[in-house]
Amino acid sequence: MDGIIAKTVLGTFVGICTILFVLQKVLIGKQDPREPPLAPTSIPYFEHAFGMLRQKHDYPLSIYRKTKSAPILTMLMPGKTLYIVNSLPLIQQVQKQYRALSFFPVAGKMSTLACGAAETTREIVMTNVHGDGGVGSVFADVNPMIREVMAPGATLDAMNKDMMATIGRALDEVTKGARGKTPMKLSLKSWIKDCVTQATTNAIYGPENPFKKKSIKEAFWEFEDNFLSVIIGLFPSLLARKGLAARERVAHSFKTYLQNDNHMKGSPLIQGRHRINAQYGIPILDIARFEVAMCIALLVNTNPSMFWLLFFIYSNPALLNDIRAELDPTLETSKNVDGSLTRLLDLTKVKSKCPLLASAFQETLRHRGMISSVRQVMEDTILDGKYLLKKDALVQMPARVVHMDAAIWGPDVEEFNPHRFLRSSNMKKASASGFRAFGGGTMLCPGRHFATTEILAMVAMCVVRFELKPVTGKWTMPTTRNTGVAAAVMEPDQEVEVEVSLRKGFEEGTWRFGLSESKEVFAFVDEDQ
Ligand code: HEM
Repeated sequence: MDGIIAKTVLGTFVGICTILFVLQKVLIGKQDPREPPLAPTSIPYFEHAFGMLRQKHDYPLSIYRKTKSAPILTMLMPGKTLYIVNSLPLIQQVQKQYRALSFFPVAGKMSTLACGAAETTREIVMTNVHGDGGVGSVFADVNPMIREVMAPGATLDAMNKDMMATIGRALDEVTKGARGKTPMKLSLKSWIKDCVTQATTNAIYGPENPFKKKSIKEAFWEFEDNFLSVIIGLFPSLLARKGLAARERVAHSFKTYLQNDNHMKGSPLIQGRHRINAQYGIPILDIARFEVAMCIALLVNTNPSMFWLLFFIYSNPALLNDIRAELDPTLETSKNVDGSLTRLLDLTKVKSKCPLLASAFQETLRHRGMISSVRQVMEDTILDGKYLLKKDALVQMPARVVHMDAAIWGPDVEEFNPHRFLRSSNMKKASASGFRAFGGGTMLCPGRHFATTEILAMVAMCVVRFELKPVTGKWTMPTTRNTGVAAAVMEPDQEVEVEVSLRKGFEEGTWRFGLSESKEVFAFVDEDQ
């Protein structure tokens, strides 16, 4: 009996999908032969939507492999056509046509939806997104401002120094714990999340940072955990209640922060964002809501990137030794008048003298990065002289397909190879444009220098000061099935409990960060080479 019911339900479902598929093709418009070929599907119409939900970042890769490396595909989804761009040269073409294939309408819709901005605010944000006719607009003004203040120079230095001060304090707490009589234990994933959240938001929001309150930090991560239900918006009071309540708590704490002019004690980033949003008439509660959305960009990717890099280094004793051999000579140790030691780790030296650490970081982002950049087709567009992309469709560029392409990275593409990006390696040339973890073109991540400094500061300090051992006796790689939809880097599902002890020969002394040559950057992407 159960079998008959199951077969009937399945049959009805397949029937509905087929009818919808036919209706879409007949009523809404036939596939133009110049459009990219259809992605293979056995249950038309809904299979891709389910695939995306179930397999997430691995779905485009599985389709790519099924089609034996199709450079571009059309995916018909309920209510939307998606063009999936797999080949690197085509991705570069998409990046060049950044007005016809635009990020801003997607970002505007997503950020206003995610943060719950009022309809009137949505209209302001979505008006003239490219700032045509010399008139200016929220996006056209905010975007270059962010790029300016996050570029190497004095403003970035100040933020980096604030961020490193918070990291330094968190690590001193660990040292204190490790000097105690009982072994010091840390939940690695949660501890990193806490450090990154505090260090990043202190640097951006200044002394009155709302995230100094534990309840706000927790509310933000609760919002991020429930992000999908918030943006889907289906039966919100039932399915998105937790996420919406958490978002409101964070938004209202930002509202109080802004009303009290506390942003004037914060970084140029928050000052600039407040100034431009207010100038276009966005009400204060919605400016506060936009900060909740901004915190997604600020926090969601740095956090797992730092986790994975620490995981990959500590779970590989040879790599740990080799990276220590690079880092130790950069340490400056001085004796104070009272005989105590001060140890200085200068990030500028780390940047120029630790290629293996830099390569391991870049490989971490290649291996764990899974951004699927989305663009909206603003007008019928011909890509690469042959593919028609129809107005209103969406274009997706899944980084994971490029990052897992053996033609670019070689036969060990699936492996984590910390040496892959060393200058001596043959990979160097292919890697610059094939490395998509920070996106590319006009939408290249403006936070990459800040995030890189934060991750490498934390990881380098840990590596020179601490031994980390998993309490289970074995490093077990967490799965990543629950990675959130807002993430560009896979998030670990399981906690990793570690025991921390002080590294032999480095038990004594007070530790400091240094950062002298601000213009020196880690050049991982084409644009920074
Ligand atoms: C490891 C950490 C990070 C990773 C992997 C990362 C990755 C990315 C990627 C892939 C994009 C391009 C999105 C697309 O093409 O659709 C992007 C854009 C962006 N990122 Fe990051 N990001 C990181 C950290 C940060 C930080 C710390 C900030 C803080 C300022 C930031 C701010 C932004 C912004 C504002 C954009 C949008 C670009 C625009 O509007 O022009 N990111 N990021």
